[in-house]
Amino acid sequence: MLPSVAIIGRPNVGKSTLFNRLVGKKIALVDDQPGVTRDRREGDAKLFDLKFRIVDTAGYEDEDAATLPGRMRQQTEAALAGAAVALFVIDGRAGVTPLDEEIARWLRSSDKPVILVINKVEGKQAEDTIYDAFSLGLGEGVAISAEHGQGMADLFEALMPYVDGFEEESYDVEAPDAPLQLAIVGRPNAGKSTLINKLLGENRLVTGPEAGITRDSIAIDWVWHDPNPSDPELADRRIKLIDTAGMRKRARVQEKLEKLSVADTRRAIDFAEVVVLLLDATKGLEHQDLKIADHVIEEGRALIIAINKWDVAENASSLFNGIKAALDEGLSQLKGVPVLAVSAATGKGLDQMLKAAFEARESWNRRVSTGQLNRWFEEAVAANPPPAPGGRRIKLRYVTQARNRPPTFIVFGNRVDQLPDSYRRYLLNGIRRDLGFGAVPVRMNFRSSKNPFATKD
Ligand SMILES: Nc1nc2c(ncn2[C@@H]2O[C@H](COP(=O)(O)OP(=O)(O)OP(=O)(O)O)[C@@H](O)[C@H]2O)c(=O)[nH]1
Ligand SMILES: Nc1nc2c(ncn2[C@@H]2O[C@H](COP(=O)(O)OP(=O)(O)OP(=O)(O)O)[C@@H](O)[C@H]2O)c(=O)[nH]1
Repeated sequence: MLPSVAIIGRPNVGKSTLFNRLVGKKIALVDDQPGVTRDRREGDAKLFDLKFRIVDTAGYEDEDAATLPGRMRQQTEAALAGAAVALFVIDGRAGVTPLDEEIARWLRSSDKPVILVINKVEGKQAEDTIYDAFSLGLGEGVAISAEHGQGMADLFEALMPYVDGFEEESYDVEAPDAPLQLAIVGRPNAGKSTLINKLLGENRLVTGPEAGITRDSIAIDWVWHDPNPSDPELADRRIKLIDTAGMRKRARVQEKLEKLSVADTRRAIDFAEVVVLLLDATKGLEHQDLKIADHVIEEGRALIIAINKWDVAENASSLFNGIKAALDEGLSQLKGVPVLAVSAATGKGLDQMLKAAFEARESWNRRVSTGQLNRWFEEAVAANPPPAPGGRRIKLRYVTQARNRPPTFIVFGNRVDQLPDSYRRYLLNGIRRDLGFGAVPVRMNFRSSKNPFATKD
């Protein structure tokens, strides 16, 4: 019998949409009107290679506000009874509501494991909810967009311990010797297959290809020997190379390729810690490259740009500088991203590329103590105080690192909504430059709050 997973949540948070995505068929009705899900619905769900039974609770239509919580509670209890784990869904756009808080209380008092799921996070508006959701007492939460299929790798990781039969190799992902989850992406013909063959061909320690992360997305485990390690203990470094379309294209029908490769690229990025974006030196930087780079940063992965086919590049140094300048003019988060020249054909630059990838992961994993962070912050604010719109100075009081992977900070102050973007960038760039975050995208949130420990205004 398949393990069962219950989807719990108040009306209109996107339970049916998530159900549909996991079951893969449009059998649940989805509507903008709260309460359109008529019945408790069950289906066989698949998330990558995890298989489980999913139960969507709902059917609260025509419910008046006074009786809704009571009815929901009954339903929730029925669904929970047979479930291995509950997915408690809240709406990232709407924020944490009193009913969410009430449901969280029931769930905390039941002895079922609960995974908090923050849905509708594809826009920026949901960021506040991700932090506010800590107050539900259910841990960090998995941010997803059920409608757009984002965050499914994170959901997979959260569900796996409860619904998966097989033993996954376990290690501390933040340890320096943990395998690096690396994806190599780029436009068709950039040289991905050639690069991967070169990397693996020179490393006889390949243990794959094997179904690592999922059946659909293959990870190749191998070991890179760092010829010049900073720490001799870290000379042989494990890498999980996450498959993209390029590795399997030979088996596929050509016309399907374009579509597949976009989805595969996205999935590879989803599973990666560090993404190498391969450019083609004979083509320069194209719009599609910037789109991929933008997506990598949006997803919070560390990015490295490698200009391939360097062996045949004409006018190499002006090409290199041109690409660097174009990146600097693009997304501000692309400033400082490592740009390297490589040749997949000759192998030139590949060791440096992998070294940069490990360094990027180190920054991506990095946590800075609140003390160190605030010493830096006081200096940064003193050196360049925030503006005083309408004669009243915006006060910034305190900064804390909310999480790593990717590094994410919260700045507390008053009237932070009036803080100009240029000032936000000043702080963001300062953190990256001064506190060892170097090349990785860093996220920064601004909250109005007198008390740094209060999460609400
Ligand atoms: N922007 C955005 N909208 C979403 C997302 N997921 C669901 N929605 C929308 O939210 C609305 C409600 O989704 P449903 O899946 O019907 O919500 P539900 O929780 O099943 O609602 P009930 O049936 O009332 O319990 C629909 O308009 C969906 O299109 C998402 O990830 N992003
Ligand atoms: N001169 C030179 N040619 C290269 C290099 N890397 C790849 N190529 C050539 O570029 C072409 C495309 O390389 P592939 O490795 O197939 O490119 P890909 O990115 O995997 O392509 P898709 O699978 O279609 O996305 C082939 O003709 C390669 O021989 C390089 O470093 N130097």
